[in-house]
Amino acid sequence: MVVVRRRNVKVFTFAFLLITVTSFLLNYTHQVTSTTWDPRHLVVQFSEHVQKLFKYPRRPCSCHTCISELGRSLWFDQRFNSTMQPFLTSHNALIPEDSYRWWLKLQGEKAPKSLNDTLAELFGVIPGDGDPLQEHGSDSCRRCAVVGNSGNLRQSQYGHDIDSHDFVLRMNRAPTAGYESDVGSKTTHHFVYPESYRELAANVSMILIPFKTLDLRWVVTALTTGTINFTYVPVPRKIKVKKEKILVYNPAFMKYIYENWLEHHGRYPSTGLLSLMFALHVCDEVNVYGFGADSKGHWHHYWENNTSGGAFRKTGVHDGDFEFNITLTLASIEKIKFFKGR
Ligand SMILES: CC(=O)N[C@H]1[C@H]([C@H](O)[C@H](O)CO)O[C@](OP(=O)(O)OC[C@H]2O[C@@H](n3ccc(N)nc3=O)[C@H](O)[C@@H]2O)(C(=O)O)C[C@@H]1O
Ligand SMILES: CC(=O)N[C@@H]1[C@@H](O[C@@H]2O[C@H](CO)[C@H](O)[C@H](O)[C@H]2O)[C@@H](O)[C@@H](CO)O[C@H]1O
Repeated sequence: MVVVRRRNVKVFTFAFLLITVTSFLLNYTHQVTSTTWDPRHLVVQFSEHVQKLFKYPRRPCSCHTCISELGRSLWFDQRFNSTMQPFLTSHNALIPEDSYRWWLKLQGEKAPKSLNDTLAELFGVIPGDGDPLQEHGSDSCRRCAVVGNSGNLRQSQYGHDIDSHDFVLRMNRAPTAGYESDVGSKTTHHFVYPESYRELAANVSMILIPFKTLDLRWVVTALTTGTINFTYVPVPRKIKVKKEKILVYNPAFMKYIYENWLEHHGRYPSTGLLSLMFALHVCDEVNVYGFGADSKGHWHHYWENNTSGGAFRKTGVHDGDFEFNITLTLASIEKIKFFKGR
């Protein structure tokens, strides 16, 4: 018995040394052009190589810097939680009880239908597979543009720049037609809720942000019976988007943003902050356009004169100033680039 065990230890040690030395030599010959076979030099290189492996684990992406790399800013590291899942899928459709209770209060639903039944119905209609956007490869660099709806995009001429990204995220009623030179024409993902829905081009993924159970039920009826046409305002009975293109924002991820990033400011995060945080978690590089209030602190739009742009300040639903500071801080620590417009 003891002999067999000793032999196993020897075989294991030999195999370990063989693999380590071979991998080192392979790596070494890739790195240097003129090889010196001085054994002392090799030993030094070998020990440096092992130290590096422990000090700097494999980089998560191939960009110059990757957002999810920690160790650059304590402020960021204390808030960013890479384990949080931005999408609700048929595989993770169990929302933790505390997140569910928090979420139920957002729009004070009086008698919500069972969430489990609603989700079962929803994922019976849409696939609920998640998004290939999330499949991170350490050999790729995902460049994302998050485009908010600010009037500061007017005459910005950012269109070409925005379209150069791999992923372009837009939100609510934002149009591109007629505004291409300022906002671009490419959209890969569009964030909406029933009250802000607009028809999307066939290749665009719709990300539903549910603020209440009724929003999840609305997706089902809007693709089938068309029975829901009112929430707190009129909403479209039917939508044309293909069910395969519909993704669902995770309420637990919303709560994470509210607690870790917003530090409980406002009643819940705005669509702009939800989109920006989503991008921080699924992209390697994030460039931000169309964020910034007008001189009165109102959220003016680039395509219309929206007179209710200051309503969020009166109701306190969002803390626009605190949100804007988060964006500016992210830019100051070089986690994102912020394009201020005009
Ligand atoms: C009257 C009202 O309720 N307005 C809200 C509207 C409205 O419901 C939709 O536009 C309908 O399509 O939606 C919101 O926001 P809204 O659709 O205006 O803008 C989306 C996000 O862009 C950023 N923004 C916008 C304008 C501006 N001048 N500066 C900005 O920084 C913000 O991050 C903002 O979140 C929303 O969903 O968040 C929040 C707004 O408060
Ligand atoms: C201006 C305001 O406070 N309106 C609220 C409305 O808020 C809006 O909700 C949207 C999602 O449905 C989205 O979050 C947008 O950014 C908010 O302005 C709702 O909370 C609504 C619920 O009944 O109450 C309105 O007064």
